Amino acid sequence: MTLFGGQQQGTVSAPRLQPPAPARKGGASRADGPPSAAPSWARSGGSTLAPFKVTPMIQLGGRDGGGDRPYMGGCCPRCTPHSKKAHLDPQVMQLGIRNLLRVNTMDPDRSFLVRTFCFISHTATREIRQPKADISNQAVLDTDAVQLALEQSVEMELESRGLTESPEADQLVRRVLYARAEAILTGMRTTISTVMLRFSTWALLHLLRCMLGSVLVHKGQLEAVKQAQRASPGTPVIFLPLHKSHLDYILLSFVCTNYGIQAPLVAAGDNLRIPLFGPLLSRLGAFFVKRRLDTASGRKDLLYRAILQNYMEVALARGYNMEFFIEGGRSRNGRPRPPKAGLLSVVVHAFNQQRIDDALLVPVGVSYDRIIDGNFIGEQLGRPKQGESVAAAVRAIWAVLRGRHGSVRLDLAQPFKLSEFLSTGRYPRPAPPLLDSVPLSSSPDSNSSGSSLFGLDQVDLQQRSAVSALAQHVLYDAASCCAVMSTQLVALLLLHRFRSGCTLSALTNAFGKTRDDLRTRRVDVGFTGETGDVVRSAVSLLGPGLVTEERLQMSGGPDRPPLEVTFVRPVTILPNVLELAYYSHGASQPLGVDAVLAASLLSLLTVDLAALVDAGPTRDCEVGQHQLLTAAAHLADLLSDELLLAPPCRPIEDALTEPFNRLTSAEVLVSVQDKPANESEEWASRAFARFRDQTEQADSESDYSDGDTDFGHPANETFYMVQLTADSREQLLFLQSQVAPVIDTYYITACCLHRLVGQELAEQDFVLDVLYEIKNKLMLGMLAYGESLSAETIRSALRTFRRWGVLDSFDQDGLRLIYLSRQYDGDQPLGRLVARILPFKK
Ligand SMILES: CCCCCCCCCCCCCCCC(=O)SCCNC(=O)CCNC(=O)[C@H](O)C(C)(C)COP(=O)(O)OP(=O)(O)OC[C@H]1O[C@@H](n2cnc3c(N)ncnc32)[C@H](O)[C@@H]1OP(=O)(O)O
Repeated sequence: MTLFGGQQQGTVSAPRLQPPAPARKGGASRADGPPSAAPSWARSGGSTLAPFKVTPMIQLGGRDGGGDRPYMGGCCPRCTPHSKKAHLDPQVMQLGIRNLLRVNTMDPDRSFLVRTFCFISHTATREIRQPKADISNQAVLDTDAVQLALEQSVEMELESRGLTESPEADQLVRRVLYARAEAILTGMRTTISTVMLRFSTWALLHLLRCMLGSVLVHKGQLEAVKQAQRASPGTPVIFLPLHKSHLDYILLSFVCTNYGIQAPLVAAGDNLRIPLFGPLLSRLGAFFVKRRLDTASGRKDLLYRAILQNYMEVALARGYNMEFFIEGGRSRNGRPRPPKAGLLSVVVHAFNQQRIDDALLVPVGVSYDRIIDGNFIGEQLGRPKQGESVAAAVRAIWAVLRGRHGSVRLDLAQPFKLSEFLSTGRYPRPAPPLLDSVPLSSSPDSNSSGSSLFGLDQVDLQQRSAVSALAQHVLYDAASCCAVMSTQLVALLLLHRFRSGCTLSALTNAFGKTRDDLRTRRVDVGFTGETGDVVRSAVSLLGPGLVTEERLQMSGGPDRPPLEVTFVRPVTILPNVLELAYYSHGASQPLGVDAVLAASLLSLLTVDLAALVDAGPTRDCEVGQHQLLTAAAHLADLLSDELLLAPPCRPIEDALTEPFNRLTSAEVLVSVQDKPANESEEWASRAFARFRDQTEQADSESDYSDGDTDFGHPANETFYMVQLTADSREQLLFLQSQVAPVIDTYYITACCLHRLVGQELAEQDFVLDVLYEIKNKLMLGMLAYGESLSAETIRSALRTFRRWGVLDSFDQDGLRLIYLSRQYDGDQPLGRLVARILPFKK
């Protein structure tokens, strides 16, 4: 059995995607041969329309489309066991993957007209419905909460102008504020039209085929949503996708209209309300929200909050489905961003106030072979975000239509009931505080809304914590149900296994093994076909800016002609490496906990790994189970604002046991107890003595040590010897190097904190300082990974330090200012913080 790649104890090995290709004569791998035609999935989006029957989706065919692929996205067995049981029909799980762009017209029974106008006929027969009840301005303005907010705003306005005694002023302010309320609502509300949805479905069938190879969905996942809705008629469905591209919402609505699911109203940032596009998006279901609810001075906009909350509540009560992007913006580095819970809190509030009976929550993952709307390299390097404009939008659409973007896979996680999540409430680990939100531990703040956007009641910390946990859970569920795309896997392997390049056949081999490994973890992939073809296609999709290809002549041995091989190399110079890392992050998500454990294990080993290879179980290299798991839990806590490692209901210690067991069953860790009794006792006592010595030595060497990095042993510690083969060593390094760039960024950020001693700085200036420091260190060769240069990761580090109580912040004139908390405002305590990270920096 191979480390992580083969069959695990207690798990059934999933069948291979494809029967293995027949062995070729001559020894040269197919992967090194001349490029063949694109794989089947890449061709499938072509316009080969069969002449007859119109079927919206056809199975990809063979076992790839069938039930032997892992079914991803099952809801949480701890928080929503009932939803899990009720909505997971084994037959539905067997339904296969469909390409929505394939409209099959091969049915000879269809009329000539249907065959000729197959796309029109296809869209005309879709069931596209929206609730009959329109949402008028009056329905929202008349709600008690909006009336209350109006009254409050009038009072505040009069007070601020010192006109409380004047009835004329009162009338005037009232009229002005009422007009403002109407204007807010008119700008916010959707003008969704089923005619426009139908027309767009038709247009998209044409447009998407120009730019994408396929749009893949799991029919079982769509069926699960429909079944859940049938079981609870009238319950709104809330789609909560990860946000990677502007195509996300287009595709989700497109999937819904194609599959007879009511298309949702989508919360769109009001920066998208630009001429031409704004009204179009509104007709397609967008309702516009301010991206920052409150004014730059930090004053609460009560009227706006009340209108947004009540608009959404009225829409939900009238049976509209809804969609919002829980991250609040597109991912900058390919990893999920911290969740924003404002809109989610409205749904929870609507349920708690019995405006709706329940809601079905559906986390959604979207995976792209090639991201279509550009990369965020500029922002990663600290440049400000570009605003939206008509010209930029037209330019982007033009570029998109001309480009090749491979496939997209959309995964809808299993729907779960909000009522069940809130009543089971199994989230013992307090969720990490959300970006920009009130820390959970803070005392009730009179300036904070009670239980949702607009609430004048007492802050309910319990409820805020429930909403935060829900947001964190949804984010984790959506990230866990993302299929891994071929480009992501190739990027991961090139950056972390073959950083200095390899032959195409070596890459193909590793690709196949890692894909099989993912399948044993029940992670599906967004491609199918012969592995060599898939890898070649992925390399070409990534393009020469990210992966270079070279044909090399290699000696074929005595009396043999030279062999021609293709050598591929990742482009690791800046800024290209940031884009390659973006893709690799999509594939590294399922390996996150393993990577943390591998990095912790390597941090505890003091011998050279190369010396361990094939040396058999060696007594020079033992670790204690508790010691290793404690170190890994520390590292997981450090990185938990950047990496999604476990849902909020699952203690990290529990999540770490799976990768630990993988290490033991692959015999990388061999229990000392498995040795003959007398031998194992001797080993255990020697190992314990050695680690005690090491720890004492480390303590005496470090001025900073405050015990945080002493991953010591309990009395009943179980010891393991580390035993490596070339393969398992490679695998450990592969995993460790996935977190190494993040650890480097955290480390440098911690080192730069001394600049805050005795002063506050604008967060964005501090981030620029750290970027500058990292750039210098990279130029001097003191850091190994260009990917460490990431503004997003620096911000994650700052969030972690805020969570640990090292930093604090406040907003002033639209700027966030950061400063050191009292107990860390000095070089000594900051040194201790650095020492907490240092052991993991290899
Ligand atoms: C057929 C084919 C068709 C195809 C064609 C379809 C096209 C169809 C339409 C296109 C559509 C485009 C779509 C674009 C995609 C975007 O534009 S993405 C950007 C817009 N969307 C989002 O941001 C959604 C998620 N964001 C949120 O929920 C944010 O919270 C908000 C509401 C935007 C506000 O953000 P913020 O001002 O930064 O404030 P935040 O710290 O989040 O908190 C605000 C309040 O929320 C509440 N809150 C926050 N956390 C909590 C909590 N844990 N518990 C309770 N309350 C909480 C509190 O009241 C808080 O205020 P305080 O009491 O703290 O003062």
